Amino acid sequence: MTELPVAGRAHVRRAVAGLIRDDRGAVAQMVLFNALAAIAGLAGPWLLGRIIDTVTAGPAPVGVVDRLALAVLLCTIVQIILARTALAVGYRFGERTAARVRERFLDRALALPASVVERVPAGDLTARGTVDVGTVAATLRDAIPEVLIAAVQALFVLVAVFLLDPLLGAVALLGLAGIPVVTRWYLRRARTAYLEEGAAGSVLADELASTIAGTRTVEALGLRDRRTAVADEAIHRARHTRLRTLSLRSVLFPAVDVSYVVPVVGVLLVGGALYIDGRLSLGAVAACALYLRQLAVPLDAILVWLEQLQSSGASFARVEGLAAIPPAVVTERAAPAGDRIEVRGVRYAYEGDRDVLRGVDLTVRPGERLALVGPSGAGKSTLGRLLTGVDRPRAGSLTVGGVEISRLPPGLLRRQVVLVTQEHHVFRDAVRDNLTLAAPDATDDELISALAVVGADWATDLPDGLDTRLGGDGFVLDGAQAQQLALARVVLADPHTVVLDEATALLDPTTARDAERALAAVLHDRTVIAIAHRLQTAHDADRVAVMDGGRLVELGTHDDLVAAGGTYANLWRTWHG
Ligand SMILES: Nc1ncnc2c1ncn2[C@@H]1O[C@H](COP(=O)(O)OP(=O)(O)OP(=O)(O)O)[C@@H](O)[C@H]1O
Repeated sequence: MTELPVAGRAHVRRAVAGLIRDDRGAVAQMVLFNALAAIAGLAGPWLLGRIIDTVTAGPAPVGVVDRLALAVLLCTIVQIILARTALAVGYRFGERTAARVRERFLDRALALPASVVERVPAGDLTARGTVDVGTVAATLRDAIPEVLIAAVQALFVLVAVFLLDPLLGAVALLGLAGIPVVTRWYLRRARTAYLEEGAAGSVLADELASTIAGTRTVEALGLRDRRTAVADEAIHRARHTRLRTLSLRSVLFPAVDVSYVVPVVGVLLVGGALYIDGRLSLGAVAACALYLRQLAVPLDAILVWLEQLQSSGASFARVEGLAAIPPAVVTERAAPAGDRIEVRGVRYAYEGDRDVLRGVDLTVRPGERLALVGPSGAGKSTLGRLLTGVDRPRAGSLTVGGVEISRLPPGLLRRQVVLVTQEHHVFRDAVRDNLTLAAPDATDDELISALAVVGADWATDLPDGLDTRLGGDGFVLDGAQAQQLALARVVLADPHTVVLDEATALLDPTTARDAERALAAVLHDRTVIAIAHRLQTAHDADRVAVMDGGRLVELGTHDDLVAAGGTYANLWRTWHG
C-alpha cells in the first residue's frame, strides 16, 4: 500500500449515522427546542396577517391591534430564547462528537501496521490528522446544529403556507423547484472536486515538508531548481483544484439567490388573483408572502453550510479511510517456548510479487552473535524487519520459540526481539514517559538503572530528573543522547535477541565510540543479529550469514567462509585489501 484509502459514500453515511446515534439524546433535544422555536417564529407573520385583516375590515379598536402587536413581540422573544437553547445543545453535541472523531482517528492511526505507516506519504497521514479532522470537527460543532435547525424551520414555514392556503403552498413549492435542480448539479461535482482539493493539499504539504526537512541535502546536491519545480507543480495543482471548487460555488450561490424571489412573486400573483376573487383575505396573502421571505433565512443557512458539508464530507471520507486498513495481525497469545529463532522458506515483496527475499532459511542459536553481510540491496534490512515483527513474510515463517513473530502482541514481542536502528524518536514528553513506553510497569529505580547501563547519567542530573520534558520547549537531546535513550528502552524491554541495523552508522567517530560502549553494555548476555556494513563486525561474530539477491548464500564462521573461498572470502579480500 503506497497511498492511504478514502472511505466510500456508504461508509461515510454509516459513520455519520453512528455518531448521531451515539448522542441521540442531545439530537432529540436539539430537534425539540428547535421545533418549538420554529412554531413561535411562525406566529409572527400569521399575527401580522391578522392585524392587516382587522384593519382592512373597517375601524378596529386600538386595543385589539395593540394586543396582536404585543403577541408578535412576545413570540419573537420566545423564539429567540428557544433557538439559542437549541443552538447551545447543538454546540455541546458538536464538541462531544468532534472529540470522539479525534480520539477514533488517533486510535486508528496508532493501530496502523508499521509497514503501512512507513510506506504511505507522511504528509497525507499528517494532513488527515490535522486539516481533515479539524474540518470535520468544525462541521460537527457549527454546521450540523445549524443545518438541522434550519431544516426544521424551513419545513415548518412550508407547512404553515400550506395550512393558510394549499394552492399558495403548491405555488411556493413549484417556485422553489429550481433550488434542488441547481443543488443536485452542484453536489454531483462537488465531492470529487473537494476530494481532489484535499489530495492536492496533502501532496503540497508533503512536498514542502520533505523539501524543508532535506534543506541541507537540497543545497549540498544543488537540487534547489528541481525541488522548486516540484513545489511549483504541487502549488499549481492545489490552486487549480481550489479554483474548480470556487467555480462550482460561483454558479450555486447566484442561482439560489434568484430562486428565493420566484416563490414570493408567484404567491403574490396567485394570491392577488384569489384576493380579488374574494377567495382569500389580504392578511392571508401577506402572511404567505412573509413566510416565504422568511424561508430565505433557513435555506441560505443550509446552502452556506452545504459547501462546508461537501468539503467536510470529503475530509470525513479521508479520516474514515483509515478504517479500511486491516490492523496489524496480533492473534497469538501463547508465550514462545524458548529463545530459538527459526526462519523457514521466507519470501517477501514490497510491491506486487517482486520478491526481495526469495526463500530464506536460517536458524539463530540462542546466545550467538550472528553477522548478516552482503552487497547493498541483498535484503539484509528487510530480513531484519521481518525478524523483529515490523513486517510479515509473503510466504514461509519466522518463529521464536515456535510462535510466529509477527503474530505476537507488542508487549510479548518486545520481550523477545527488538530492532535497533539509527532512527531514535524522542517524544515531546517527560524522560519517564519516553522510557516506560518499553516497560509500562517499570519503577523509577529500574528506569534510573537502565539509564546507568547505557551511560546516560546526564538524564538523572536534569533539573526535574525523570519528570524533565524533552524536545520542543523542553530539554533538547543531541544524537548520542537520543540513542542512549533508545538503548535504555531496549534494556527496559529486556529482549533475549537484538537485531542491529546500522545502529551507530550516522554518529561522528567520538560519539560513535561512546555509543558503541553503551551498545556493548546493552548487548551483553543477549543473542545479537548484526547487519554488518563493516566486515570487522563479521570477523568478531560467532557466525556469518551472507546474503545475495534475496537469498542466504553462505553460513559459517569467519575462518570457515574465508577458507571456502566463496562470496564472503571475496568480500573480505576486497574490504581487507
Ligand atoms: N520500502 C521499500 N519499498 C520498496 N522496495 C524496497 C523498500 N526497502 C527496500 N526495498 C528494496 O528491497 C531490496 C532489499 O533492500 P534491503 O534494504 O533489505 O537491502 P540491504 O541488503 O539491507 O541493503 P543496504 O545494505 O543497502 O541497506 C532492494 O532492492 C531495495 O531496493
